Amino acid sequence: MAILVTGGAGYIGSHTVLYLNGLGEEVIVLDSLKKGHREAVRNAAFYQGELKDGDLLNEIFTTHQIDAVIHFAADSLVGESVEQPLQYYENNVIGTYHLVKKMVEHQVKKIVFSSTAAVYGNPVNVPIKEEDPTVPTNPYGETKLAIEKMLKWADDAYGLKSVCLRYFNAAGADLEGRIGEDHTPESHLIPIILQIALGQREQVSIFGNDYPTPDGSCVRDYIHVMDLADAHYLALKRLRAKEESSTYNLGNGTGYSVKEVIKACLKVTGENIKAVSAPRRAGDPAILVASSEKAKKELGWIPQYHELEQIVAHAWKWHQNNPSGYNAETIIKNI
Ligand SMILES: NC(=O)c1ccc[n+]([C@@H]2O[C@H](COP(=O)([O-])OP(=O)(O)OC[C@H]3O[C@@H](n4cnc5c(N)ncnc54)[C@H](O)[C@@H]3O)[C@@H](O)[C@H]2O)c1
Ligand SMILES: O=c1ccn([C@@H]2O[C@H](COP(=O)(O)OP(=O)(O)O[C@H]3O[C@H](CO)[C@@H](O)[C@H](O)[C@H]3O)[C@@H](O)[C@H]2O)c(=O)[nH]1
Repeated sequence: MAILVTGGAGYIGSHTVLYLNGLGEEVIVLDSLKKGHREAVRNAAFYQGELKDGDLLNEIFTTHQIDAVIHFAADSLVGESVEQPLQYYENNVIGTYHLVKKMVEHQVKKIVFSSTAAVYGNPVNVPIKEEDPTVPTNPYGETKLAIEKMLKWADDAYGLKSVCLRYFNAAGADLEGRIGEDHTPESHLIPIILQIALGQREQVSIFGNDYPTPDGSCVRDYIHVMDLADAHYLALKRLRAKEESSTYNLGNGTGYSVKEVIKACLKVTGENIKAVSAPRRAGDPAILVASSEKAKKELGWIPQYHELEQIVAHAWKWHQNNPSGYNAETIIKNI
C-alpha cells in the first residue's frame, strides 16, 4: 500500500518523504509547488496540483493503492495569516475539506495531519499539554484547529481515523545534506539568521522586546525536522495497528528566546549576527513550549536532537552548501 503525502515538496514534507523512502514505504506526492520544490522530492511519484482539484485526486486515488494520507499542504505563516485571513481559510480549511471529501469517496480511512502549537495561543501552562485550552491568537492557528475539529466529526460520521500532530518550531535539515529549508521569501527565524551569516542579509529584526519572558523576546521550542519525520512514521504505524484517532504535541520541551537563538547561531557559524529591535509581530504568542510526554508514551517517539546548536548546525550545513537553495547550481552540486 502507498502513502499520499500532500505538501511533500515543502520543507517538512520533503524530509518526511525521504525518511519514509528509507523505510521502504511507497510514497506519492501531491504539491502545487506554490512554496515547495520539485528537486526536494526524490524516489516518489510526483503530481503537481491543488488540494481542490477533485479530478486529480480521483486520478491519484484510483491509480495508486493508497491506505493513508499525510497532509502537510497548507499556508503556514503566523504574520501573513493576520494580514490575509481569508487566504488561510480558503487554502487550509477549504483545501482540507476537498481532500477529506475525496478520501471518504475513495474509502481511504487514515490521515496524519500537520497541526501546530499555534492552536494553543498564549498558554495557561508551560510546558503545554494536549488537553490544555486551545485559544489561537492568529487565523493560521484558528484554521488548523478548525481542521482538527473537521477530522473529529469525519471520524464520527465516516470512520476516518486521524492523528493530529501539533508540532512546535521545525528546524534543521537532512543529516546528509541532501535537502533542507528553502522558502522564498524566507520568514523563519533560523534561516534568516543563517542568511546573515552567509552575507546575504544585513540584519535580523527581533520582533518584540517587551514580552513577559526572561529577556523580553518570544520563546519557542525548536524541534529537528528529522525527529518530526520519525513521528509521522510512528503516527502512521499506530493508525495502521490501532485505527484510533488521537492528538500529540511534538517538541523538545525546552524554550529558547529569539535572542538565545541568535547566540546559538553565532556560536555555530562563528559569524557576527547583527540584530535590531523591532515591534511585535501581530499574532505571536509570547511563549510556546511543548510537553511531548504523550507522544513518547503512546507513539514510542524518542527525539534524537535536543540541543539547539546541533539543530542549527544541521541547518547551517545545508545553507552553506546550498546558499541559493534549490536553484540549478544547487541541483548540479548535490547530484
Ligand atoms: N515549519 C514549522 O515550523 C511548522 C510547525 C508546525 C506546523 N507546521 C505545518 O506543517 C506543514 C508543513 O510546513 P512547512 O514548513 O514544511 O511548509 P512549506 O510551505 O515548506 O510546505 C507546504 C507545502 O504545501 C504546498 N501546498 C500549499 N498549499 C497547497 C495546496 N492547496 N495544494 C497542494 N499543495 C499545497 C506548498 O507548495 C509547499 O510545498 C504545514 O501544514 C504547516 O502548517 C509547520
Ligand atoms: O525575522 C524574524 C523572524 C521571526 N522572529 C521571531 O522568532 C520566533 C519564531 O518565528 P518563526 O520562525 O517565524 O516561526 P513561528 O512564527 O513561531 O511559526 C513556526 O512555528 C509554528 C509552531 O510554533 C508553526 O505552526 C508555523 O507554521 C511556523 O512557521 C517568533 O517569536 C518570531 O516573532 C523574529 O523575531 N524575527
